[in-house]
Amino acid sequence: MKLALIGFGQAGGKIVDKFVEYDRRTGSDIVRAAVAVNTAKADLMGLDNIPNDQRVLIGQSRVKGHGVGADNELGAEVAEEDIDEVQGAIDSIPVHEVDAFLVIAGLGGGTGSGGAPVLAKHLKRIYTEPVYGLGVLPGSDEGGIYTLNAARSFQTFVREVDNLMVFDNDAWRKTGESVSGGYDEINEEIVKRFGILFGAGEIDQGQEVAESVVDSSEIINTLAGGGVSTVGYASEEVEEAAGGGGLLSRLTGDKGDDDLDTAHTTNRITSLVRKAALGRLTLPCEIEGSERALLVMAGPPQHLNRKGIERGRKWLEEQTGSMEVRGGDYPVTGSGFVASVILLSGVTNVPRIKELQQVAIEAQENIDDIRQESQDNLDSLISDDEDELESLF
Ligand SMILES: Nc1nc2c(ncn2[C@@H]2O[C@H](COP(=O)(O)OP(=O)(O)OP(=O)(O)O)[C@@H](O)[C@H]2O)c(=O)[nH]1
Repeated sequence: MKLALIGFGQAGGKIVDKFVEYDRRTGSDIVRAAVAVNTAKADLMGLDNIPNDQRVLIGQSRVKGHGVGADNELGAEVAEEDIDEVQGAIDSIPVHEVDAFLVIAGLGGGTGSGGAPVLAKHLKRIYTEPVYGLGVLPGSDEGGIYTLNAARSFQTFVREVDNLMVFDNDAWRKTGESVSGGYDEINEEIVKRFGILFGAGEIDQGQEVAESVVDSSEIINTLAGGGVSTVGYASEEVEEAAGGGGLLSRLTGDKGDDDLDTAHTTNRITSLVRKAALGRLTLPCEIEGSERALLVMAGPPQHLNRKGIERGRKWLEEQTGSMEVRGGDYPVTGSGFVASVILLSGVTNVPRIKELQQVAIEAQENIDDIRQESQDNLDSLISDDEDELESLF
């Protein structure tokens, strides 16, 4: 499906930038427009693939291009004050060619954390297209203020979007390595998962004679109803015979060079579905109780089959307990791998969010205590013991 991507803050901008690069490299054709919004000039200048006129610097009168320093209340204020400048960039997007907006931000900082929910609210008021969010949670080693920012932003962002897809940096931190060291790899992972998911809805029926191609309406319906979503992924390399599985061999039933064992193909698909659902999700959670799910099997057409996808879909139904599990293929000739991407929408059993909120509440209390204590300390420093001195005015 065709997306208008808007990255808010540094993380959001970098992820959108990578999305554009992925789109060009793979020919997925999902990025109809890409905008980056920031309060920090240097962050905008560091982007490679977003056109200059689609990079919007906001809050200049307040922070002079230096960022809001992890103050997400200020991030939200500045976004509200300068929403017209953001709208100016969006005005150049042919919205009638767009299936949905996707607003991307790291929730732990200031600009994206505060600004993304403000922008989502604004877009929803103006456009009829769905507005989705992709929110990145901070690593638990980033400290209390980041956790507090993320918990408050998460709550607000979910309310303002049609669906909030979440990626948890903490779950993707390599042991012994700080999360900031691995952002590039993490961003690749984000773009790969969401690129395949949204790319699936971009294949024209008949293009690859697919048996049951995922349509963009299936993605939209899975995300409809709101709430929080997570995405699973698993892949396996496959051999692809030159020209195998093309239109002619499909129509004639001639398997040609690629005399693929159907049982093997089916088993591979069902095993990839399990791996994707039970492996590392973008937001780790219990999959049981998910409201809706969508299974996308991507890969060379001769390695996809309806039986495998149907089995995988049934298995997902059992595991989630949901009656709304959709599934289909995303034929990609020459990819060299078969991948399973699972979108679980409306997840509610998410221990990570509860933990994040708990840490945020503690951080909030600590901050209040520290503020009170330092105010008391300052008072006792500047006033004399017997209160004999008078201030000038
Ligand atoms: N996945 C991912 N997360 C990032 C990246 N950069 C930052 N983050 C995360 O996003 C959070 C917010 O950071 P930024 O996006 O730099 O903050 P900002 O929105 O620009 O806000 P300020 O810098 O405070 O003005 C951090 O706490 C990190 O958890 C990135 O490239 N990839």
